[in-house]
Amino acid sequence: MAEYEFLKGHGTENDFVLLPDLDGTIHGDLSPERVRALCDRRAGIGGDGVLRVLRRGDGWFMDYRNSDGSLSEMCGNGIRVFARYLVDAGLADPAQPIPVDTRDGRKVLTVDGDLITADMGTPRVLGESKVAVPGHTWPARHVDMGNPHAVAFVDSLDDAGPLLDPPEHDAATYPDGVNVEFVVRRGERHVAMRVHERGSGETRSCGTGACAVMVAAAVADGLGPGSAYRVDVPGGTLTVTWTDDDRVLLTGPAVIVARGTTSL
Ligand SMILES: N[C@H](CCC[C@H](N)C(=O)O)C(=O)O
Repeated sequence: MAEYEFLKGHGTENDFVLLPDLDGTIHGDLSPERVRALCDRRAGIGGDGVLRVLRRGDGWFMDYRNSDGSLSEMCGNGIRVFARYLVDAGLADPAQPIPVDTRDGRKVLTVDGDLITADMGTPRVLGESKVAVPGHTWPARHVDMGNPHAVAFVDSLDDAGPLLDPPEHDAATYPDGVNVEFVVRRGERHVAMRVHERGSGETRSCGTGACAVMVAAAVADGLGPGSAYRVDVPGGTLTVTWTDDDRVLLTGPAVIVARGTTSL
């Protein structure tokens, strides 16, 4: 296997292997096996997922894969790292909005120094089901951010336990699996969360999950569009804004920590 370029980056410690493949001739079908090998934290580079950078028309396509090799529609932390790469590589002007196509349609990124804001589009606030870990069951609000989320409000984040396995959830509600967030209140319009991600396990942060958490908290608080929350994650802090015209903006850091070559 030939050597090829990779970069390593993270957004609030949700970390990714980024693969420039602008004309799509390097990585072919990018098999689940290769994604797992790249994300392996011992035998590989290590990451919660892979961000493959493809040109699409006059713009870009973010080909996101979870660390188990599965596909997802969107990745809120990953798309900020994706935009940081484009700017650092001179492929995008940080003074202009950066459109990026995803499996959940086009998102627009804006860069403000160390912080990048992703317009995540309109949230879908759906029904309630239940999630469970050994010894605990909670009601969970179903919020769709292009990918599925189950948001459970808990007394303590420790109640979620070690989160070594996917929390039990309603397969009929989530036929393709689900990202499960556990949330505690920290103050007015300020929450903290843990997450067990579909396809990656517990991560230090989840951007789409932070958006789902904010929307669920705002609804529970009798708020809605026109509000903003601080969302603390184990890997840092994100700001989520629900705009008056019913879009969710996710603001946070995005850091490239390394670049190199690999033959994985
Ligand atoms: N595991 C998620 C995709 C990555 C989401 C997360 N890393 C984010 O920042 O949004 C899923 O299968 O829907």
